Amino acid sequence: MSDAALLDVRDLVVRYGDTTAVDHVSFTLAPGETLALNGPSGCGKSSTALAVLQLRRPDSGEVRFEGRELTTLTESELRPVRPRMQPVFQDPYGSLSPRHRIRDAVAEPLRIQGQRPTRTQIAELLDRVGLDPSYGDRRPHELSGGQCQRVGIARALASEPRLLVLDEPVSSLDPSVRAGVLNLLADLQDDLGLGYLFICHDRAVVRHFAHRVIEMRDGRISSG
Ligand SMILES: Nc1ncnc2c1ncn2[C@@H]1O[C@H](COP(=O)(O)OP(=O)(O)OP(=O)(O)O)[C@@H](O)[C@H]1O
Repeated sequence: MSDAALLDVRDLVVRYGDTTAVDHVSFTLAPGETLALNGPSGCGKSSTALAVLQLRRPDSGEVRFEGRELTTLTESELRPVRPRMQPVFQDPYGSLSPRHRIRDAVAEPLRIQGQRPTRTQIAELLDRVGLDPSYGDRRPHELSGGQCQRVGIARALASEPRLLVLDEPVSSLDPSVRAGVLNLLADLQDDLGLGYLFICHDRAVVRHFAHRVIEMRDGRISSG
């Protein structure tokens, strides 16, 4: 593997019963790089993402993150690694509890790690994603889809990750809102040097946003 790789995935296999969702997939991702996984519905993009994040343990293969092999780690050994690789999912409302104020949603990942984030920290995170800190008092239904996705990004940033796994992060948003969220992600990458594994079925978005594209089909890489 290249020493410079943030993420080095080798021969990844994910099976659900008789279905091989990911079939010996390999790729690397450098710090500050956006690598897109593109392909039709059911080709294995989300399964790859879940296996990279170790939210679904792969059946075989290697996932090396910041030089450390993750597939052999126990859950407790993974705990300090998880904050450094954060997911952002498609459904911005579904990722947020309707009962919780935005402030608590942003604070939750830090609380899970045993931290007690201050109001200033939360305000800074909201500001970082282009939301006025007053949004901390609101609940998800008082926000638009784009604003909710910004909250999802703020939550992901809270634990100071190096890698964001973005699974169709703008697919449920209106085209006008989409550009704003993609611009935000690009700015954050420039400022923080984040690596993005960007899962998207929309070729136009992928071409515009990603540095490199891997095409997937039937669980395999077909080009890239
Ligand atoms: N939890 C599961 N149980 C059984 N089969 C699954 C499960 N999740 C995914 N699959 C199957 O694995 C294959 C790959 O699915 P996956 O969701 O990874 O593809 P995808 O490219 O992300 O698709 P989409 O764009 O529709 O989300 C599909 O055949 C799917 O039906």
